[in-house]
Amino acid sequence: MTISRLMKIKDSAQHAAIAIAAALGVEVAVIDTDCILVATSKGYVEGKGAQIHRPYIETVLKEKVIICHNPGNFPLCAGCRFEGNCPEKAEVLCAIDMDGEMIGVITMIAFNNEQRNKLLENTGPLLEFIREMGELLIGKIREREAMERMTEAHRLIETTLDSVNDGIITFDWKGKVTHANKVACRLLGVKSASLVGAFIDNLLPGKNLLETVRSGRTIQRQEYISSGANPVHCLISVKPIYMGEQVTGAVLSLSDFRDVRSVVYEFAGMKGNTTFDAIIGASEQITELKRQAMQIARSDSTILIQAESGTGKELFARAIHSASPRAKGSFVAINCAAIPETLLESELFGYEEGAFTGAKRGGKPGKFELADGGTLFLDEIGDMPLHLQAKLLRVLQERQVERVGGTRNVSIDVRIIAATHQDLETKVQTGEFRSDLFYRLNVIPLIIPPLRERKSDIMVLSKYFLKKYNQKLRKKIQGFTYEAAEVLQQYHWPGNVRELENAIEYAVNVENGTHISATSLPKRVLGLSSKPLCSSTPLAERVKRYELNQIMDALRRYGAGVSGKQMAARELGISVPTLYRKIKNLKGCGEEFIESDKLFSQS
Ligand SMILES: Nc1ncnc2c1ncn2[C@@H]1O[C@H](COP(=O)(O)OP(=O)(O)OP(=O)(O)O)[C@@H](O)[C@H]1O
Repeated sequence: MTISRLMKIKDSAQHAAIAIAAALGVEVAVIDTDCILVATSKGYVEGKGAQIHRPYIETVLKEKVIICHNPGNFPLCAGCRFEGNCPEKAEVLCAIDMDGEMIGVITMIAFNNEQRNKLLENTGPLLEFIREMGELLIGKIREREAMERMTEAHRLIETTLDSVNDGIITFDWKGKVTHANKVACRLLGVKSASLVGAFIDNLLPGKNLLETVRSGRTIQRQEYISSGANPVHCLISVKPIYMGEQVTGAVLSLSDFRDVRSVVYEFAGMKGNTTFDAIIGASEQITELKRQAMQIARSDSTILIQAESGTGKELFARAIHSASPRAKGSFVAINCAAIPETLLESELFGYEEGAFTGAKRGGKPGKFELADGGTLFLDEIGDMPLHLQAKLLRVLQERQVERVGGTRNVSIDVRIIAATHQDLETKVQTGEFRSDLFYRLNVIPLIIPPLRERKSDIMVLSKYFLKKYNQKLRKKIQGFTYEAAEVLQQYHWPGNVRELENAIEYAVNVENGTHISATSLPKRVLGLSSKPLCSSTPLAERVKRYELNQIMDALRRYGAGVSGKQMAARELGISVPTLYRKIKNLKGCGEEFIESDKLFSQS
């Protein structure tokens, strides 16, 4: 049952009842709409007790005023325990009207003749008096209800502020913090008690927040970094609070930089969602590699993936990230070979405002910072210049980055997966790659074999890509002809899976039949022009083509220059002149392809 409005101000009503009784010399009672006695003068309870005759009060609430000259024999007394025998001599009752709503009754009672005379001779002025007292009680109710509303609003604001993901701090005209929610305390690494009353420019030094606010300016999502015992990395916004024209304080909001980044990445689709299922292959090598990668995903150790281009280094890195405890963090990739040397440093480590001509206002975080809490994929690490290798090593050791042109260090928590198609050990020997960095990166080595060394994956991947491009190009090609499959398996795939995917995409585009035929494959793959292998191809020609493939493969790997040919000849176990002769002889059976192949024309 809800408590009545009059009952909520019971104490005030009691004071009023005693005061009226003393002033008027009659007994007084205040009764609420539930017919419960809220307050009385002493003589009332002594004379009548606390029980109220409900129909009597309900009638007063309807009629507003009732004057009773003969209590006990009054029509409304029917059913009362005092019916026909009431201790009262007279009673005047008046409803309390609060904005048209009757909230209770004030009654004046005479228990003796003296009181009766007073009551009945001065009914008009007495009624006026208790109406005034009623107004007084209404004032008290309004005051209490306003207080309740304020408390509720305050609680609502506080609960709202504590339930938002951002930190919220309010401060006054003098820069004194007046309120701080829980997130703000967490982000600044301080207890709520020590935040309230603190000076805002001491809490977030270097931003002149008070001056900004006093001049009526706002700050919109500016990065704030502070190092030290309590490193803070937030995005801050500040808005002045106005009272008329006057700024009276401000609201400061702080967003955790990691959360901001995480949201951006999620919406930009940069969250790692590549699983190991995306790595297609049935060969023993790839199956074992996936098992190994799944296992190492769980740790935080640095991984170095060494493999030829297009073998799936990035795919593996993404799958490892997604299967790691950092999956909720971001996966940030940077190709060290694709970025000009002059830009690579700032791309990796970020820069401060004014670090160089053209530097963005407010500076820019680097890939290390962007990958904080997640994984940084350093692709083509072998192409990183030596001076940056030194800086990278320092960052990996100290787990802190200093932006270009900056003086502060930002702590970072990043897992590194580096990748290269080069032989880093050889580069270490030739002094092109720092040995200390190599050992720091090569904690867990992963070597993905080239596609030609896992031939059983070729058709598995081909079928997978056929399905993919059938869907994309709305085609219904059912498979590969025997001939096409043989060509695909014989080709040496220098561009690995990437090249295979492109070849299948090409074939799906040009094929008009139910199966991909050899002639629909790119010429490069088809190799021996318009005469693909088939069951009727004579053995001699098959041998010739096999020899050509072996020679081309060696030349592609070593290069078609003089030294490349020398190394290829050594590997093939033939002399250089024999190699030249074979190339010349073989030209006859693969003219079209050989002419289009730059490797051969370079000799
Ligand atoms: N095992 C695989 N299953 C499915 N797709 C693969 C596989 N390996 C590679 N790919 C696909 O081949 C393409 C190249 O892969 P990725 O970029 O991961 O190779 P990479 O070794 O990092 O290449 P690069 O060294 O040139 O950067 C991508 O489209 C990738 O999805």
